[in-house]
Amino acid sequence: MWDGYEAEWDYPFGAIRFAIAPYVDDRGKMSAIHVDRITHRYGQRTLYRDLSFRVPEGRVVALLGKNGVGKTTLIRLLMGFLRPSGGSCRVLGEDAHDLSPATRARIGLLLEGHLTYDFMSIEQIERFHRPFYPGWRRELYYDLVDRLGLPYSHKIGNMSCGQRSQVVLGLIFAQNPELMILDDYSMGLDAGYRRLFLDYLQDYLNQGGKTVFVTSHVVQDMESLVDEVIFLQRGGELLQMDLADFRRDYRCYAFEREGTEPPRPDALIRSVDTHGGQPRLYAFAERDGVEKHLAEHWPGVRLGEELAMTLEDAFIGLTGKY
Ligand SMILES: Nc1ncnc2c1ncn2[C@@H]1O[C@H](COP(=O)(O)OP(=O)(O)OP(=O)(O)O)[C@@H](O)[C@H]1O
Repeated sequence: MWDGYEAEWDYPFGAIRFAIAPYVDDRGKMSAIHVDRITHRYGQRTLYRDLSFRVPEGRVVALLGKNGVGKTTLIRLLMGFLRPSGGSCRVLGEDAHDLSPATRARIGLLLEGHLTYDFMSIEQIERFHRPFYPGWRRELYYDLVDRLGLPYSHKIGNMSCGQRSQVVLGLIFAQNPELMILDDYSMGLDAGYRRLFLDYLQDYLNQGGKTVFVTSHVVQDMESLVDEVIFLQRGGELLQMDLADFRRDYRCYAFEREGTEPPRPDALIRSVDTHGGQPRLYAFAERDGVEKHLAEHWPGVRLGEELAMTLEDAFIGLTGKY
């Protein structure tokens, strides 16, 4: 729903009334990102059709999906680098394809970890970025890059992949944006730095009112960080849930079968796999419901114990191993 307010501006030729309409969701929260029925094609290939979701302001939302489902493409669409074949995206209230410089300055973007100004040094790149952002926090940048143990004259082009990622993340934290869009922030970072990054991100969030939209292949890192998850499947199927609800409702059960076929995914069984020789099935259902369903549709299949899952287990149980 659009829930804006009206304003009136006086012009020499008379007053004009108009509605200013920020997008809010059903819970009355403003959407920092609103993707509305987008379709995207590369040539003849349709990546997604009528994809819709929202990232409410003040939330941390992870976009998770297997290689090649279109996460980076989605971020390119959000930043207006690509135009969707259909539908629209709005970011901080503006059309993604027509973002003003002022709005871009409110967005901290990490796109596949790459720095374009390789010829600059650690010091030069900070000086270059600083004037674009009114709330620049220089100390945060140097706090992070000091940990590299490199002289400030060291060129970006002569850094390792992980070191470059550290510089880019330092620049984004210094920018102190309202909205962070982080595409695979973990690229090349070692475990210690990833932990450090998460600490910085927590400090950033503690300021309040910040929104983060993040993709990552290190699903486990998301557990302590995010409020909501969006699972994007091949073919564009999308599932968005509060992380707490997903962790509570998505279950994994061992099973055994007596000479019958193994169960296949259906209206209740989300997926079936084998891990360490143990067949397992996954469902958004409690034990009673699954047992009843098996008795009705898959006789001969006997439900075993419910298995504990990490977020990564649950992710694989939802999207499949390959
Ligand atoms: N410019 C392009 N032209 C044609 N196809 C493209 C183009 N860019 C990406 N693709 C294809 O679109 C699909 C989605 O790519 P994208 O990079 O968005 O995936 P991803 O989910 O970010 O993957 P990963 O997790 O591996 O980074 C892939 O199959 C990719 O090969």
